[in-house]
Amino acid sequence: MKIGSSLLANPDLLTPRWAFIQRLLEDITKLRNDGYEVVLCSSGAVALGLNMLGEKPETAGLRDKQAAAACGMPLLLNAYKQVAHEFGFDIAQVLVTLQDMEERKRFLNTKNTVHRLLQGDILPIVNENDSITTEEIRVGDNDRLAAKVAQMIQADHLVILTCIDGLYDRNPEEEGAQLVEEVSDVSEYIAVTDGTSSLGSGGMLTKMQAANMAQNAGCTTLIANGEHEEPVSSVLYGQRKHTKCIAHTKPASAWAAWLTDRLQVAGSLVIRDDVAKKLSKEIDHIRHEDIKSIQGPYVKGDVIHVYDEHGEEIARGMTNFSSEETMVLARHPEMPPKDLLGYQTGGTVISRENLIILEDRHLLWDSPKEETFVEVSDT
Ligand SMILES: Nc1ncnc2c1ncn2[C@@H]1O[C@H](COP(=O)(O)OP(=O)(O)O)[C@@H](O)[C@H]1O
Ligand SMILES: N[C@@H](CCC(=O)OP(=O)(O)O)C(=O)O
Repeated sequence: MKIGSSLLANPDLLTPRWAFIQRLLEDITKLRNDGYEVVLCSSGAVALGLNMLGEKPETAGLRDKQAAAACGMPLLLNAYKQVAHEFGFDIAQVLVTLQDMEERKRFLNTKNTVHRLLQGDILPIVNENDSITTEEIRVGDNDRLAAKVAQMIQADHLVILTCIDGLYDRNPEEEGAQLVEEVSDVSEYIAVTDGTSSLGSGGMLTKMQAANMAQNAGCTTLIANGEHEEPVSSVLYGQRKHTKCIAHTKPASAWAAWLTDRLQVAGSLVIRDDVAKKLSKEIDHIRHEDIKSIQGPYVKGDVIHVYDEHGEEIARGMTNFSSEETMVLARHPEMPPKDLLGYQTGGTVISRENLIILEDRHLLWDSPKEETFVEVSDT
C-alpha cells in the first residue's frame, strides 16, 4: 500500500498526523491477522522535515527538499515505530533510489531484502532516498515506486491512499465531476489528471501510471481516500467507494514486467519503417543495420525505447551495446562488428529474449525531442 504525504503530515503545521498513523497501523494489524502480507510505501519525509529548515512546501527547492527528507525521515519512522510497537509488531526501513529499481541486479537485491523482512513478520516501509537523489536521477513520486514494489513482490493488490476518494472523470473541482469506480484502460483518463494537492508530488497522473504498471504485472490497484476508520481493509473488502484499476488477466512474466514498465528512459532508437512493420511477426530482434537514429548516452545493459520513423513507440529492450558502440556499428554495416569494436560480437543490438513488443495495454511514452537524436547517416 502507498500512503500520500497529506495523510501523514498536517498540511498547515507539517507535524505527524498521529491519529491517522494509529488508524493505519491498527488496520494493518487486522490485515496481517487476516493473513495478508503487507508492504508499506510511505511518503511524508519531506513534508515532516520542512519545519526544521524553516521552509514551506510551496517555496522549497530541490536542495531544501533533499535536506528536509533527511530531517523528516527519522520523525516519520519514529512515529511508525512507536505506534507499531503498541500493536505488537516491528517495522523496518527500506530506502531506495531510481537505480535500485531500474538495474536488474539491484532490483533483485532489494526484492531479497523485502522478502526476508516479510519472512521475519516485519513490516517493510519503503521510500525513496530523497536526500541523495537529484532531479535527473530520481523516481520523484511514490505512486510509481509503490507499483514497482508491487511488481517486485508480485503483489495481488496495490492500495493507494490519498486525500481524495479516487479518480474523477474530470478535474474534481469542476461541477459534476464523477468518481470512476472501475478502470480497465487507464489511458482513457490520462488527459484528466492535472494538478496535485498542496503536499502531493504526482497527483492522479502518477497514480494512473502506477496502476498501469501494476495491471501489467497482474496486480489490481485500489485508489481511495485515507480518511476512514479502517483506511485499507474497508477498501480491500469493498465496503466503501473507491477506484479499482483491474489487473490484466494475462499478466506479463516478472522479467517482461520489469523490462517494460519502467521509471525513466535511458535512451532511444529509431528503426527503419520496413523493419518496424515486421517486428514481432518476422523479426524478433534489432540489428545495427536496422537503426536510423540514436538518442543517448546510454550504456550496455540499459533498457532503451524503440520508435518507428513516425515517432510511435513500438518496443522496449535491453541493449547489448552503449550508444557510442551502437552508432559505430550502425554507421558501418558493411564491416564485421568484431573489427569495429575490437571484441567478438554478432552485432545484434537488442536480442530476442531482451526485446518486448508493446501492446495496447502499455502506456506509451512520448518520443523524445527530435533534436536529441543523432542520425546514423550524419557523419
Ligand atoms: N481526475 C482526477 N481525479 C482525482 N484527483 C485528481 C484528478 N486530477 C488531479 N487530481 C489531484 O490529485 C490529487 C491527489 O494526488 P496527490 O496530491 O499527489 O496526493 P498524494 O500526496 O496522496 O499522492 C488530488 O488532490 C487532486 O487535486
Ligand atoms: N519521497 C517523498 C514523497 C514523494 C511523493 O510521492 O509524495 P506524495 O505524492 O505525497 O505521495 C517523501 O517521503 O516526502
